[in-house]
Amino acid sequence: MEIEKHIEQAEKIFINGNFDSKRKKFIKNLKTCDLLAVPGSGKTTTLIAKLYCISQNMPFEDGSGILVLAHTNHAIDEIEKKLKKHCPQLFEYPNFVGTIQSFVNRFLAIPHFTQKNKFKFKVIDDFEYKKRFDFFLKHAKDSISYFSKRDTNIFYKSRFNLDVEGNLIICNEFDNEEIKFNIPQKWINQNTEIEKITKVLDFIKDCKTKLFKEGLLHYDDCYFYSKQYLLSNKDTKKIIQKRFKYVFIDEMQDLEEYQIKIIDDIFFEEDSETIIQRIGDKNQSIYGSGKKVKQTCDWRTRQDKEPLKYKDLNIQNSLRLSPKTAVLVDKFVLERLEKYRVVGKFEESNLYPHLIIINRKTTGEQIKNKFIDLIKKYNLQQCKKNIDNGFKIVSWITEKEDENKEVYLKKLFSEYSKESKSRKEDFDCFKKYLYHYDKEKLTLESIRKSILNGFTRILDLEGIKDNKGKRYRKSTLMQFIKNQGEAFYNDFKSKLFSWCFDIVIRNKYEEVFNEMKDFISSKVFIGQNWSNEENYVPKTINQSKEFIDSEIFQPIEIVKQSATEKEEINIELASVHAVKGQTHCATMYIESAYQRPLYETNKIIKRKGKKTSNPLLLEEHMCEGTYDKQALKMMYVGFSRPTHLLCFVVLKENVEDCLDSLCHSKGGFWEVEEIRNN
Ligand SMILES: Nc1ncnc2c1ncn2[C@@H]1O[C@H](COP(=O)(O)OP(=O)(O)OP(=O)(O)O)[C@@H](O)[C@H]1O
Repeated sequence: MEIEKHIEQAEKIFINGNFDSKRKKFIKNLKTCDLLAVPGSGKTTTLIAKLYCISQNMPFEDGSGILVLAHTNHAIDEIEKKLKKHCPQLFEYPNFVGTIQSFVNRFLAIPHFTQKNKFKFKVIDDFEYKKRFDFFLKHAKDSISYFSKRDTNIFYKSRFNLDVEGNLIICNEFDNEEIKFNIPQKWINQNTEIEKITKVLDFIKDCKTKLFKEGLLHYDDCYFYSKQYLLSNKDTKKIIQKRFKYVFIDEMQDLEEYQIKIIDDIFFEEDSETIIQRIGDKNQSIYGSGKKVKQTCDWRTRQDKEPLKYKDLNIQNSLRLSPKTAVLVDKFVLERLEKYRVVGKFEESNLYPHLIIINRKTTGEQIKNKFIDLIKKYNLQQCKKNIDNGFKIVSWITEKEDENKEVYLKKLFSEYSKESKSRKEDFDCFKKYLYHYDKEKLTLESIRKSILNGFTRILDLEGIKDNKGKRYRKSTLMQFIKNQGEAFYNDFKSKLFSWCFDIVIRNKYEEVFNEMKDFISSKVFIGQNWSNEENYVPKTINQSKEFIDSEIFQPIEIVKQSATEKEEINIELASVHAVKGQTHCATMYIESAYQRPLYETNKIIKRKGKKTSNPLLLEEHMCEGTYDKQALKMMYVGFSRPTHLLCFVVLKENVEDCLDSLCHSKGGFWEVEEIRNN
């Protein structure tokens, strides 16, 4: 394979500079290995450049392809956004670029489920799953309801799994290594009779079986099906190995144990020829279920497991962080592996991190104004990096179920919740679907969803139903398109991608709108045999004509926005989770209340006997408890986003004791500013 000769072109396209020798070495490396690197070291950028070089060698002579996986849709969108226009072949058969979940669904769970049960299924998320279980519980016998009130989680968290002998069991901790059904301690303490517990288990099994029969699978159930598939079809592994000669996994730190295991089960075998490269940063593993952040990272590197056979690669210098920001970020490293140090190589900023002191009366507006003042003070709105990267205010906790007196993003900025709540899925004319997607998400995912919602609305208005007589949804629409064959499906996906791209990146709303109108009225859309009718006569647009053509919506809002945007500084609000992997020009991190101790500073500033440790004072952390470690990782991710300016907003009461020593003019490392009440 020729890699080297394409690197120069990749440099021109992706970094407008040169890769140093370490990064070049990784690009050229085609052996199974793991790469661990600090935030902003260019993990994703280097991987993208590598994929570009590899894809210049496609198609491979043996007909195989490459598999590119990541944990989140955000990461996949990012890869697609940067690469698809330069090497569309990478997104076509025999290659596959997607999340681990989509890979597992597509190559293992769906084939197995449909083969076994002869009908299609839908993967559902936690929210819908809980809704279904709520329904079952509402109609359950009193004895079951009694237990459900004592420990609700056990009902929602149950999954089907296989025990070591391959028998179907129920467990409430989805984990491939250890299969358990943990009876809540309080049931045991209260001497609950075993028959009662068995009844609860039977009830759960019953509900899950009902869900299966309806074709509804929880995300995790797909892994169970995949395991079953691999066990019962020995050839499957070999076929998948042959199809994918190279596997690349980005964001490796966020994978769960069972996800890591299934990939290794398939590809990492003695006689497998597949090359697997896994890339990540263990200290950035902030995913868990819901708001929870995993305490430890499940990823054990090849070197961890087989030090004599494998050597992990690592990169310590961050091309995003300035030396000052990097010094601080380095103190938030939870797990300091050998040689792991965050070193800032971005030389265009020399600003100290800013500590913004607030009190319980400080308003969101005051905080935002302070941020804008600082951006203007340092002239960051003129900074060329800002064009791509922008300014963001982030927080760990964005919303709380019960309004309370503590600090979190929505409380400070009501527009944060207003925006997400007012996000509608249905509009009265097609054009609105193109303009009113969720712009908070900087990926193509929300515009994609919005366009698909617009399409299903058209089918609905035309009275077109799916083969079960139901209104088309995004998923059934995509399934229908997939059923029309690989070429048709790929063509549709590629159209969809370029529409999304042209809207989000190029703001070509009207061009895309006109192109889509032609598409909708053509035989490849409305002319399809949507309801699988015999003697089908292709339809034309009829009932939805007005909806599609309607000009009742004039996008004044957007035009107005872009005119004023030039003068005003646009600040986006987001959760720390949502900005993982991003690069900003300036980031303002606001501490927020969650668990106890409440705030990030309460969690990470430690006193043990006479010893104290405060990473904000550049002292080594002493975080040992689950919550402290979670906070440290959230701050590590949040603090490592900006190229130029990092602001950390804290409640005065939380740092009062060390306020003086934090200030850089008094030996500390922060530019300290207080927002006082008028
Ligand atoms: N070789 C390079 N030369 C110059 N700039 C680079 C290079 N690689 C990456 N960058 C820039 O550095 C920033 C961070 O890159 P990237 O997002 O790829 O890092 P990362 O290691 O994946 O980050 P994170 O750990 O936060 O996910 C981006 O602005 C990117 O354009």
